[in-house]
Amino acid sequence: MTTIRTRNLTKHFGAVHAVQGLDLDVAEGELVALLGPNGAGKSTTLRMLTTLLTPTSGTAQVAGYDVVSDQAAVRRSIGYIGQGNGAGHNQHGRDELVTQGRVYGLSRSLAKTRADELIESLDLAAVADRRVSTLSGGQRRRLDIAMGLIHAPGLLFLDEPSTGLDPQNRANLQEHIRTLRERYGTTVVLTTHYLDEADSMAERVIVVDHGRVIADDPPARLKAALGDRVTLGFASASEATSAVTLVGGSCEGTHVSVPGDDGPALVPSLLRDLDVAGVKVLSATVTQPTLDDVFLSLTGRSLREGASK
Ligand SMILES: Nc1ncnc2c1ncn2[C@@H]1O[C@H](COP(=O)(O)OP(=O)(O)OP(=O)(O)O)[C@@H](O)[C@H]1O
Repeated sequence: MTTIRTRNLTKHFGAVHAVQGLDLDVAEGELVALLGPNGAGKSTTLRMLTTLLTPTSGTAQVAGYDVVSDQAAVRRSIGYIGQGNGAGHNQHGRDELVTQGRVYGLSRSLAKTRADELIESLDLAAVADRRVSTLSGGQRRRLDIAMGLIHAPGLLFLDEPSTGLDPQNRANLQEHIRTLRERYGTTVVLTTHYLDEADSMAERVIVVDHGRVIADDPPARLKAALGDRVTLGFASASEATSAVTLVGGSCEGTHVSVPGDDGPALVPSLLRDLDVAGVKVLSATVTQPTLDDVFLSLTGRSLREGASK
């Protein structure tokens, strides 16, 4: 069943066309990653879906409710972890979590149980009894995440959840999200700059650039569309040139690059053909495409370059 549906969803800030005609369908239980460089429109999309921003035009339904005419119902149905800090300053971390659970209508005992689970899984034990104002940036980030998860929402929006976390805490967070999905079948929409995170967690990656969707597919399919590349090394440029006439591909100095659907399976046949022709291969490496290569092939720029603009 579709739990998020947008049609021609658009947001302009004056002359800035932040989101341009987004059509998005997310099924219940899916984990979808929005990937794109800074300024692509990811946060704006999330902020419209969570009712924090009103669309300029177009429609969006979340959990069956319209994000403009049914804001309260949308908010009750979702959890949202934005980029800023949500926790107050003077409360202790654990109290803040329990209070947040109570705001969402949990009983005190359930709020406490959930708070304890989150403190454990997000490695907050050492800081749960400290005042929020004394926590480090990464600790506050984890507390914010715990606050967004306390009511175990069926639909969870995470805006760059991993930014500011160290690798261990990124792994903890990913594990927690996996558990949530297994236990509650939670639908998750997240934005990320981490290609590996989108690759390993998301069933579907939606690549956004300049407010438009430029690709929408499972990560494996996006990468498979590009194919692999086998790079062969030779002792001289002339040997590399002869290799190209035998096996195809393109030559750069002493190296030849040959595209193929299945790089590892291609290597033995390339080596055999070149051996038969008496051309000695010094090295062979297989490169499989990353999501950054997908972005590069779609836009002519790297996500990293886009991020620095
Ligand atoms: N409140 C606002 N007023 C004016 N312009 C805005 C506002 N919010 C966002 N923008 C602009 O809209 C565009 C999209 O921004 P958005 O934050 O959605 O991008 P993003 O993909 O989430 O980027 P990032 O990866 O940096 O979070 C940018 O050009 C941004 O400067």
